[in-house]
Amino acid sequence: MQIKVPASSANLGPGFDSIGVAISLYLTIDVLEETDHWVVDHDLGDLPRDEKNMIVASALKIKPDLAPRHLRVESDIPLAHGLGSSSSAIVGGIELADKLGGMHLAPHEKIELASQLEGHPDNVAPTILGSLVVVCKVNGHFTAVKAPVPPFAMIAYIPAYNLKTSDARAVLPKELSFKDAVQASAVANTAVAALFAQDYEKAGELMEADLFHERYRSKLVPELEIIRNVGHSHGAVATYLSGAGPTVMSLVDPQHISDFIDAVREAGLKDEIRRLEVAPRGAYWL
Ligand SMILES: Nc1ncnc2c1ncn2[C@@H]1O[C@H](COP(=O)(O)OP(=O)(O)O)[C@@H](O)[C@H]1O
Ligand SMILES: N[C@@H](CCOP(=O)(O)O)C(=O)O
Repeated sequence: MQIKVPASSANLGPGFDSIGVAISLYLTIDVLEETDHWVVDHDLGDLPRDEKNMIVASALKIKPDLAPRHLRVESDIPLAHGLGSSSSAIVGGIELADKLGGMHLAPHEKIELASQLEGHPDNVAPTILGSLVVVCKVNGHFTAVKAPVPPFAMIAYIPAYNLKTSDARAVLPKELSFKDAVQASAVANTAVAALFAQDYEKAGELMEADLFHERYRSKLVPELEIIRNVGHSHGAVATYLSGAGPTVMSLVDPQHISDFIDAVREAGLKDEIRRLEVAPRGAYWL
């Protein structure tokens, strides 16, 4: 048995903590034989190989009596790079608990559990549902709505350095004034309306007008402004900080991909560039 869990790219500009898109990088968990203690084989550096591994720890938080297994984990999601690796690990754990523990969780229950573990729903909701998702918590319950999939390539510029989500959240202000919060919400609301109307010219402009987080984080990720400027003259509809960064994501018209990538290189940015797509399907079993 195998679980495939997509990565995710959160925020899309002003959708801080409330919009995310599943993308075509995968965490793969092979569920092998029952054992007397949890064993996680992987090639992901220092991550734990026992029940402290985030996948297993997440499963045990929601199903403490789950029988131990041997797992083999592979992942092409870079860790601590703003592509939701922790959310994918948590969702993988929930899938384990759900199937092996016979829990029969509905998707909205998985979103609630995963959001409690992750602390925000914008990565876990698309990782569970697939595609582009807008999500919020009201009266203790999460409501998630799928949006149309934008018809663009997702071009990820993945800087070599790590940026832990907790560190990138630490630079955010504790409070926004009422006036600033109203303006930031107005931008976000109109961006969401444009995404649902599939008016990508307006959506792109508003995705680059975030007032919640990017202005505080851009000093941690100087590549954001450089790539955004390149995108304006080389076929990007929008460029935003993917999750907490440092990955910078650009939505690029398929016919301009080579031109865009060449221009990013000419701007002196030498780290990895991946051509990704929206993953239409959330976590699933094979
Ligand atoms: N496949 C995995 N197995 C176990 N733990 C993981 C896995 N992927 C990510 N993690 C955990 O999540 C952390 C990264 O989370 P975070 O800083 O939120 O960055 P990201 O943007 O990648 O989610 C890693 O340092 C590790 O502790
Ligand atoms: N809304 C969160 C999203 C964090 O995503 P990650 O992929 O960096 O974990 C934030 O911006 O802090």
